[in-house]
Amino acid sequence: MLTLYSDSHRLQHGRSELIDGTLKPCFETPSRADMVLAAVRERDLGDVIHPRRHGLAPILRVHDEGYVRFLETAWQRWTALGRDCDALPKMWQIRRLRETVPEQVEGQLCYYSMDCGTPITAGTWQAATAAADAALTGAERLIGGERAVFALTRPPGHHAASDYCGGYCFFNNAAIAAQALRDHGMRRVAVLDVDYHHGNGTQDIFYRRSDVLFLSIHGDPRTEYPFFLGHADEKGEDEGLGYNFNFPLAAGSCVSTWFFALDCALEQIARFGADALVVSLGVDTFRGDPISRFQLETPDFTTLGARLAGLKLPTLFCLEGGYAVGPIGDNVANVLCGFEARA
Ligand SMILES: NCCCNCCCCCC(O)(O)C(F)(F)F
Ligand SMILES: [Zn+2]
Repeated sequence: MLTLYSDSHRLQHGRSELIDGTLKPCFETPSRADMVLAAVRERDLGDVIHPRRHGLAPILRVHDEGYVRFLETAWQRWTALGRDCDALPKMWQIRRLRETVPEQVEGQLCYYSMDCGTPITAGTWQAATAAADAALTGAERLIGGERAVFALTRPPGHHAASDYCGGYCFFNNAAIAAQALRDHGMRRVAVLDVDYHHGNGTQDIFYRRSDVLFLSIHGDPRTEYPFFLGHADEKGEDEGLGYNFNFPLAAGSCVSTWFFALDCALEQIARFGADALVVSLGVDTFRGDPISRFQLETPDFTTLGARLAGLKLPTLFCLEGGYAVGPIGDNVANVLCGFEARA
């Protein structure tokens, strides 16, 4: 299996995020990608290549132009205020406040952010565009006939909606890839999100569409981040009604419960008649994950890969979360090797 990887991910390295009332070092660190890359190489999964540059057009097929321009200029405008700390919002446009876009960068940072855990830094733009290029190059390879490709995307993407960043995400790599697959002839694309956290951004992007099926297995938003999307009754709207499936599971759910939800999701993908599958591959479902509460063990990720191969679809894996840095390489590589063994 081919891996797309850019060293530019290293340019995204926030200093801190607000967790449980205090600023703590970011969990989403460059070392995560280093460990995954090392495991991919150690397991001899296949070639590792640098993504092709795709420019902004395919990103703008998913993301709002005002948001993209904000991301492109935020750091320069932030430092022009005399600041050199990470750019983090200090409030949100909450219920019944005006939904107008502020002119100044500080207000726009609040308008275009979902949380205060997603610092914009000097290298964010370059890192985020490189991650999108990895996903797009992966989609391009599927269009060209590859059966399966791994985009080692960092920063992750599934919390980013068309016009906001959050949850360590800036560009929705999986959604950008799914749209590119649609733009290059795949009639029906399924996006399966197996990260511990609900892919609110991906759901939001495709919620009113029937050409992209979105499914997510995640910690129940009644207690788990991102709290405000991901309930089972969210089934799509308008054209998209019936093309959105959420499988919220109680924190602490056992492995068999998780795999039962996976089998339900795979059944829906088969019924949809997908031409391609994009997997938002987060491995924070791991029992040892520091910020998540599922119970998968490292061998379970091999089982996950094998189950996904059973769909017999051209498949693009986009890396999302996973914060147990020691085991992350094995957990991700197990999915990919489990897939290959059954493909
Ligand atoms: N007490 C827990 C605080 C949680 N704070 C934010 C969690 C963000 C999760 C990000 C992710 O893992 O979903 C992604 F895949 F996007 F990286
Ligand atoms: Zn996650």
